[in-house]
Amino acid sequence: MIPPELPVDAALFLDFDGCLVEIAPRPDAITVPPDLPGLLHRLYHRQNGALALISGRDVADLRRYLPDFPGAVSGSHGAELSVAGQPVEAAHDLTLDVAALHRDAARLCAAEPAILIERKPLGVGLHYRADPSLADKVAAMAAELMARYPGLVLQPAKMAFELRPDGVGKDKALTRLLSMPNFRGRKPVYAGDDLTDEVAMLEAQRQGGFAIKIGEGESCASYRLPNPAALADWLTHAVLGVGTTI
Ligand SMILES: O=P(O)(O)OC[C@H]1O[C@H](O[C@H]2O[C@H](CO)[C@@H](O)[C@H](O)[C@H]2O)[C@H](O)[C@@H](O)[C@@H]1O
Repeated sequence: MIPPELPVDAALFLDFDGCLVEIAPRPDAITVPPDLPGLLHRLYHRQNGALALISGRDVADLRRYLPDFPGAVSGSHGAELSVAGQPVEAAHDLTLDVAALHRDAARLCAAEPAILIERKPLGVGLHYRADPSLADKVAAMAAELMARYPGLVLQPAKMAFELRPDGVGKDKALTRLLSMPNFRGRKPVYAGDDLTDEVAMLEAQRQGGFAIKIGEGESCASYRLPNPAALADWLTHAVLGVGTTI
């Protein structure tokens, strides 16, 4: 079902990969649509500052792609938060030898060059998009790494298994942001495409807002749009229209 118009008094939460940008063969091969930064600026003003990105990527990585993004940024699956251009705040209590984790991941995957290792500041991503037949093998490797590094949990993603800090999540990021000045008292609207987004979609709906699933696949979201271009159209319609309230 197509979502209703974005209410002007909503707090808007947007996922990044597969939602604002199309999925690409590798994490570093994405293309930011040329109109996206301007659209996000206009949305930020329309929603009176109640706009955030909530992504599995880390904040620094997101800022490389969207350097002038004016809203709040939650990264690393909710483990990092950066608001109003302030330095990144940790929303986790993980103690991790991340260099050792990345070395172990490289050793484990050495025999399978098709596996792409994404070195993340609070974990690691093992991507098998280049050879989907490796899915089970990669799942087993990720489970082995998880057993070696307490405090990390397995996060299945699109053609990847990630290890991320335990006890964090996009639902918690959404709730935390909703308690902050720009967002307080607003109904959450969440758009995302992946398994990691489902908890946040559920939370948005539980808190009286709504959620939009981008693309195919099962989802708890009440609304759906087929791809990032359709989401961009829906958002563009919001910034061009007069606007409703929840
Ligand atoms: O929460 P998101 O913003 O959706 O980020 C989730 C993960 O997205 C990235 O991986 C996915 O997108 C890549 C680029 O399109 C694709 O090559 C990969 O197969 C997907 O799993 C990113 O690399 C991860 O760090 C994010 O956690």
